[in-house]
Amino acid sequence: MIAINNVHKVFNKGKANQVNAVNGITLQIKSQEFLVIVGSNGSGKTTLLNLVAGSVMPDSGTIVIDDNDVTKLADYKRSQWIARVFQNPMSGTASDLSILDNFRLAAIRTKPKGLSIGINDNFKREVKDKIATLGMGLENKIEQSMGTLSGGQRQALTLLMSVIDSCKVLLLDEPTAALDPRSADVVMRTADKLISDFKLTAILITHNLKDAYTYGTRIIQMGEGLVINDLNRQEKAGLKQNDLFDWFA
Ligand SMILES: Nc1ncnc2c1ncn2[C@@H]1O[C@H](COP(=O)(O)OP(=O)(O)OP(=O)(O)O)[C@@H](O)[C@H]1O
Repeated sequence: MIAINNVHKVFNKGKANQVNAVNGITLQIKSQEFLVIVGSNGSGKTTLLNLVAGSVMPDSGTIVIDDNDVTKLADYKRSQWIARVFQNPMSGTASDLSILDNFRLAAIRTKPKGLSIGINDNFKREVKDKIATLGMGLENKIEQSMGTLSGGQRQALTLLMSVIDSCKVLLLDEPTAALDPRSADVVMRTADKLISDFKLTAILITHNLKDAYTYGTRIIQMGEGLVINDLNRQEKAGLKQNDLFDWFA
């Protein structure tokens, strides 16, 4: 469970360009909940995700993950619980390394320093089997460098790499914004399947009306650094796509 308790984040405090990006948000996200966040540009969505990830520190309030107060922990120390996928398909993987080497790096991400992993045939077979579940035929290309793949292929692999490392929380910040509609569809379906297969708690920021409607077990709308609407699974299921349109304004 993620508990965000009365969290504030102000940028440029005391200056003419001060922004109250997150304005005292209290939010509890249950284990295995898939929360979708929508809202207009500048409403504080990414700042809230950054606060959960630890790449931005709050001015006040606390953040607790599974009973661990992580408020003061740096992002790399939170990586035992949290994996993150960004908008840009290039940011989650190393272009010059092969698919297999990227999976090796992912496998040791949260392991003690000096541990060697992924150098035997077993590991290779496991990676191939996991990649095959994506249904993209990439299991036959594991020696190919990541940089030669399409954005959609990279995002799908990034998702897979994020979740195989026993993380509990998956943060998705507009993961399909840079993709064509077909690739975006594949990546969102992959994310949804992995979230359910790996029993993850997930948070998705999206500007895509259809994705906000289709995915997730709860949806919130943010405005001016606050949560201004919050629908649970039943309420979300009762929505029509058109009802959500105004939530993006
Ligand atoms: N590092 C920063 N320094 C100064 N201001 C910032 C910083 N990060 C965010 N902001 C400001 O905080 C406010 C909230 O930004 P944030 O990126 O969280 O919004 P958002 O809802 O994710 O927007 P978008 O939908 O456009 O991505 C904006 O006014 C933004 O300009």
